[in-house]
Parts: sequence; C-alpha cells; structure tokens
Amino acid sequence: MTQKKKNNKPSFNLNWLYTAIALFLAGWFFIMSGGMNGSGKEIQERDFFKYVEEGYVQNFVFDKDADRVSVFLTDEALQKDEFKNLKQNPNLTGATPNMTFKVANQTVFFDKYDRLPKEATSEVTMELTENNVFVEILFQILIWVALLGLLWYFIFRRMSGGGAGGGGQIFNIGKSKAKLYDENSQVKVSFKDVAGLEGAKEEVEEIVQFLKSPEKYTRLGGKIPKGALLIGPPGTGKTLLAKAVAGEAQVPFFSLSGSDFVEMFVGVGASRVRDLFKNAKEKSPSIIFIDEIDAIGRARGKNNMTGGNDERENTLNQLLTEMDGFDTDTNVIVMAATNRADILDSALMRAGRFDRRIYVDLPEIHERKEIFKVHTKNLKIKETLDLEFLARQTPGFSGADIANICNEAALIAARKGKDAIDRQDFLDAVDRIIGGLEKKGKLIKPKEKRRIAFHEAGHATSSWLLEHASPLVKVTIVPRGRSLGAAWYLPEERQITTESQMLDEMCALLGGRAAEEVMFGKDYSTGAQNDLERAFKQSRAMVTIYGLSPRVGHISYYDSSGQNDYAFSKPYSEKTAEKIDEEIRRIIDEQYTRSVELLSANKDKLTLLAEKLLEEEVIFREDLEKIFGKREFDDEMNTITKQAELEDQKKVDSAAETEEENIESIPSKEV
Ligand SMILES: Nc1ncnc2c1ncn2[C@@H]1O[C@H](COP(=O)(O)OP(=O)(O)OP(=O)(O)O)[C@@H](O)[C@H]1O
Ligand SMILES: [Zn+2]
Repeated sequence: MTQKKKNNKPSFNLNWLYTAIALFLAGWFFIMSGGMNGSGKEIQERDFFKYVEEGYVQNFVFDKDADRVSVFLTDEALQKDEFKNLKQNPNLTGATPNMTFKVANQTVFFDKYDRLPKEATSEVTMELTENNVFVEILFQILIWVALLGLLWYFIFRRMSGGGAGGGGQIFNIGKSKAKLYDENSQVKVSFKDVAGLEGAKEEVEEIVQFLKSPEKYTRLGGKIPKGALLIGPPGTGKTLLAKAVAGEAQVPFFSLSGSDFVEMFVGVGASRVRDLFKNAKEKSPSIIFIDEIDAIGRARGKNNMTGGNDERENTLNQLLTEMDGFDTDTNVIVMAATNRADILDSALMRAGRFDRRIYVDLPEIHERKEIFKVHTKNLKIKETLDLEFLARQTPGFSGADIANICNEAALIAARKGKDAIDRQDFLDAVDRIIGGLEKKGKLIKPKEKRRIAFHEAGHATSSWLLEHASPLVKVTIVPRGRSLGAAWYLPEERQITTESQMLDEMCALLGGRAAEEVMFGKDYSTGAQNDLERAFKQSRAMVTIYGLSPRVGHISYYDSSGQNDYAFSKPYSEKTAEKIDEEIRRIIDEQYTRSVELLSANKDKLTLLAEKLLEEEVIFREDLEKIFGKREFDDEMNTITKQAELEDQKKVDSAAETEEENIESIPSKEV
C-alpha cells in the first residue's frame, strides 16, 4: 500500500487532495493512538502496585495490544491531597482513567499482581481488553478503501474535466486517451474541407500516398517518413489537415493532445505513449496525431525549476524510443502540431523522427474567402452575400475564427427570425469576434494596416531598385507570430560580402521607416524597431570588425581568440570610441537619407505597391515586375533566383531565409 502511494507521486497541483489526506491521516493517528481514552496521569508500574496495596485502586483496564494499563481510583482515594488534581471533570464520562502506565512485560506484571496480598486485590476489578483481529482487519481495510476512494475521486474529476464521462476511465490511467476513429467510424474529413493551405496540402499529399500504397515507395529500399510536424498559429487548421490526411488515405486516426500525456502521475505519460503506439501499430496503416506537442517536446534540460519536468522528459524519451522502434514496414505516421517550433527539443527534428516540417500560416485574403465558402456551405445565406467582401473585412483572422464567425452569424440571424443570413449578420458576428481577438492583441486596425503596407512596400521597393540588395521573393502583410508583416529575400550564395553590398542592404533595411516618413511624415512608428536594431549591429560591425570606416581605419577590434575581455577593457582609446560612435551613426544616417530619396523619387510606384499589398496581402516577384518592369540588374543574380524558384517553387517562403520585421513588437497600438 505504502509503495503504491509513493509511486503515484502527483505531478500536478493537488492541494485539495493533500489537504484531504492530511486531515484523514491526522484523524486516523488520533484514533490509533488511543484517542480520548489515552489521557490520565502517566505513572510507574511500581506506583501502581503500591496504590493497589494501599487500596486506592477501584479497577483497572489492561489493554493487551497496547501493553497499557488504565487505572481508576476509588472515590476515597480521590479525596486525598495526593490525587486531588486527578479528580474527574464531572462533565466527562468515567471512561477517562485517572492514571495510566506502560507495562514492560505482561507475564512479569501478572506474576507480580498475583503475588500481592489477597486483601488488597480482592476489591479491585480487572478488565482485559484485546482487539478482535477480525474487526481490526476490517477496520484497516475500510480505512484504505476510504483513502483510495478519495484519491480516485480527485483523479477522476481531474481526468474527465469536471465529472462527465464513465467511471471506467479511472482504471485506465495508464492507457492512452487517444480518440480512435477506426474503419467503422471512418474519418469523414477530406482535403475538400480544408480551404486554402495549398502548399501544406501538397506536402501532406505525399503522406497520403505513403499510407495508401507503401510498397510503391519501399520497393527500392527507401524508408517511409515517420513523422511530420505541422507548424503554425492556433486555429489555422493543423488538426483539420491531419484528419484530412487520415480521411483521404482511409486509415484510422489516433488523436491526442500533448498535455494529455503529462497532466497526471509520474510514469503515466510514458505508458500512454507506449499504449498509443501499440494501438496504432495494431491498426496500421494509421496516423497518430499529437496536438500541442510542445507540452511534451520542449527542449530537455530547460525549466528545471518547475516540477513535473522529469515526467515530461520520460514521456518525450518514450516518444523518441517508439518512433525509433518503428520497423520500415510499420506504416504508422506520426503527425504533430505546434505553434512553437522554436522551443522543441532538437532530438525530435532529427532524421527518422519529425523530419518533415509543414508550415501552416494564417490565411491571406483569397484563402479566407475559400474558408468562408467551406463554412457557409451548410448555412442558409442570402444569394447576394459577397464572400470576398467578408474576406476583406477579416485580416489576421484564423480559419477557426472564420468558422466561428459563420456560426455566430447564423445564430444572430436566427435570433432576429430571418430566413437567410445576410451581410449585416456577418458584420455583427465579425464585430463580436473582434472583441475577443482584440484582447489577444492580434487584430490590426485599418490605419495600422496601411502603415504596415507602406513599410513593407518600402523594403520591397528599395531592395528592388538597389543593385546589390538581395532580390525579393515575397512580401506579405499577413500577421504571423510576432511579426505584422514580412519581406522574404532569397539570400544570395556568397562567401565574401563587399562594402557596396552591405550598404545597399542597409539602405533596403531602412526602407521601411523611410517609406513611412515619405508617406506619413516624420511622425515615426515603433514598427521599425527590429530594422533599426539590425542596421545598428551591421553598421557597428562595419566600423569595428570589417575596418570599413576611413576615419577609424583598416582596423578590426574583433578578437576571434576570445582571450580578451573587451567588455571591460576596450582595445581603443576614448577618443577612438567617440569616432566609432560617430562613424556608426554616419553610415546609418547616410543610408537612411539615401533610402528616403530613393523612395521619394519613386513615390508613385511605392504607392502602387502598397495599394496592391493592401488588396492582396501577399505579393510576389511577378507583381513587382508588373509595377517596376524587369529588374535592371538581373543577369547573373536573376539566373540564380530563377533557378531556385524553378527547383522549389512552392517552398520559397519556408526555404528562403526569412527577413522578418517585428514591425509589431512593442506598442504598435500607438501607431
Ligand atoms: N483552412 C481551413 N479550412 C477550413 N476550415 C478551417 C481551416 N482552418 C481552420 N478551420 C476551422 O477551424 C477549426 C479549428 O481548426 P484546427 O483545430 O484544425 O486548428 P489548429 O491549427 O489545430 O488549432 P490549434 O493550434 O489551436 O490546435 C476547424 O475545425 C475548422 O472548422
Ligand atoms: Zn521593416
């Protein structure tokens, strides 16, 4: 019993349970130690014999289990000064003895007692108590049943999230909680139900093929991938996509959330993983979907401060073991979802585990229209309803938000007793959802959006017009993670960088703020914080590391040996320090001015681009070509781009180094 208690160390907050157990045990010990009956003055064994001889003792109770004697004195004795303070409180029952003592050896005691003069003992009554073994055991069992019952009760409430569900669950703690959709209850979701997400769908299409006809791929000895990681913000359809894969491939779908593994007791997470994989293998080919994998997959060795870490690690290790343990012919594919790929343990990403990464982003305008289409399919809507208009009203909304809007609109229309849902109902629903989103800080106001569009267009325009800047691939103002907009460049393959390349890149980097100035005047925004940070680092490197400042000279203060602690003793004089500061600033100022001039001279095109961005939310190289014409400095560089584009057209945004702006970051609301 005690062992069980130890093993089941709770890994979650169980204050309630602890309190209950503590109270229970306290009560128990109280009863066990004799409770109320145990009181009475503690005396010596020889005192007792003396009192008996004196005739003070009326009766005594010998507890054979406890080797303890409770002594009750005669009324006369209690009159004596000697025993005055032992007088009973008249309100108490006579059950409380006047004295008590421990017997060292029962035989010796009775021997001694028998040898006392008969006159002394004849008046004394003796009671022997011995607990009935059967009752004793029954009592013990009852206590444990009560204790365990209490424990189960709390666990059960915890597991079923408040009481609903069958009690049988209690006895299945170690079993996986995966919801099983097997052949009988086939997953009905198909790719048709997933709107947008074209790139992601294309990538998972391959998984569908693997599951459908594995022989086709293993024929030549190749190994089928074991896992795919879906990365993207909440509500963007990651679960939906995984389900659709199961639906398309007509295989069982086991789904479980990462937090389900770790909510409980030590050892349970790992056994759940084992159980889950066992089930999935039995039904293979099949798909295991683990939502919120970051709950178990967080990098190990971090957050050691918080308890329950061991449990998470055990679970993670078990997961890795299971994935490694797959044979090539075990056609189980593990799909997992997260919105924090950056915190995942790198062991998860290693080859043979989640080696496929699929990005699922917030939908852009066309995708939102598609999502509206999917979610209004089964609703009664007015024929005149313009879905494109709705898509335009919902920048930054996820698929789940849109599904929510459609449902809300239907409820609003029904409340008003309408026959069909109209535009106003949708707009009311949008307003209602926005209330919730605003608190989450995800929503961008039209005015802010305009500024973001010009900021990104500024980057795009300047990098387009500058000979040595990296060629642009894609610009978006769809908020993603912490950034509100982003420009992607295809990084040029190069081993050394020239000064003019650095300067052009810095000019393009400052193009965001420059565009804001050109359009909105000198009322700057916080949107360029990340750009400025990077520009400063670059400029400082140019002056202090690459020796690119004429005033400071061809000097590098960089210490690659790591021997010198320049943080404490600078390798240059105060005078040079001042020069360095000035030079860092000069370079940035010059490039900023250059950017402002460049964009002012091309204000019309900048505006066209920004408008297009506002309309489309995402624009590509071709859109820029339409506005600016063919890029002047193509030849060599463009061939590289074109080639790369041809090779990997769809993956451009995930493969290309992302040059993201944290345009949002601190108080973007001030814009
Ligand atoms: N691309 C989409 N097409 C159609 N419906 C979508 C799409 N994206 C999301 N939805 C709707 O939103 C709901 C929630 O999406 P889902 O649970 O798949 O998101 P998720 O990315 O797994 O979110 P989370 O990260 O919060 O688990 C879906 O059931 C669906 O109704
Ligand atoms: Zn920027």
